[in-house]
Amino acid sequence: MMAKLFRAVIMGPPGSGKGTISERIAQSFGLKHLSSGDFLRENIAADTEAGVLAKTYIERGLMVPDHVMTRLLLPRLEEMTRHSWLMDGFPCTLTQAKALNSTCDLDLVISLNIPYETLKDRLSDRWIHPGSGRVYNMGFNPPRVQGRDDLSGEPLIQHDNDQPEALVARLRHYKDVAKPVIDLYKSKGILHTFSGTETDKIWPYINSLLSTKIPSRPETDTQHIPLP
Ligand SMILES: Nc1ncnc2c1ncn2[C@H]1C[C@H](O)[C@@H](COP(=O)(O)OP(=O)(O)OP(=O)(O)O)O1
Ligand SMILES: Nc1nc2c(ncn2[C@@H]2O[C@H](COP(=O)(O)OP(=O)(O)O)[C@@H](O)[C@H]2O)c(=O)[nH]1
Repeated sequence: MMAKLFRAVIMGPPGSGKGTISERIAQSFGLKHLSSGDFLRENIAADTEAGVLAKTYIERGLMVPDHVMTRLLLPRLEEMTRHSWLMDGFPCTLTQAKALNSTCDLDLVISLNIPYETLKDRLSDRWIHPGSGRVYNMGFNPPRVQGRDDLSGEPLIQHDNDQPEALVARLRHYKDVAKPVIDLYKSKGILHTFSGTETDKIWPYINSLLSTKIPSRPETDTQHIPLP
């Protein structure tokens, strides 16, 4: 018998570790890691109508408008009716949260609360493989070969908007748009907030929370694979 499906969202400011923690959750609990940034990049690469539109915003370091995000993501989620998933990067506005609400019932929302200085240090050292969205940090999880993606060997890049000058504005914007979303999930009783400066210290708390909510790997019914 297939276990109950499980749907979760992870929220947090840029650099809070959403991508890093999502990968750990996906590995440990067998949820599919869905990332709004990855969906956008796929659509841009495939030259879809929404991708072409989204590109004009992303190139300027801007958020993609709500109607483009919902047009892009909701049909993909509707195709996932038989899967458990964890969504990273969506919703990030109240309009997006309401649109998501009309498509599915979320079981849980993880919100990461990380101090500004920590975000600044991490992002100034974040390197990205543009083709896949794989993320490295020269101190925390460096690539095996400096400046190169572990799987493809292709060059890694840094984003201008990860630099401290751009970060203040991005964080202010995140706080403004995320607050009503966080309030909405709090009022639904599904919000869980984790604070700290190190992913490795936050992770055990997230892991044990999810262990109480997902008794076995949802689609395979096998045991959890504990992380090192
Ligand atoms: N839910 C969303 N609404 C609007 N724009 C979005 C959303 N998700 C992603 N974007 C936009 C903002 C970014 O310019 C671009 C890439 O997103 P993403 O890969 O999440 O990288 P990012 O580095 O800007 O965010 P983060 O630092 O939080 O991981 O897409
Ligand atoms: N030093 C350090 N870097 C971290 C930690 N957790 C994540 N990172 C790095 O910080 C950057 C931001 O993490 P990411 O998962 O991309 O965050 P997101 O923007 O919220 O998706 C990446 O370069 C990660 O490798 C940590 O505990 N310590």
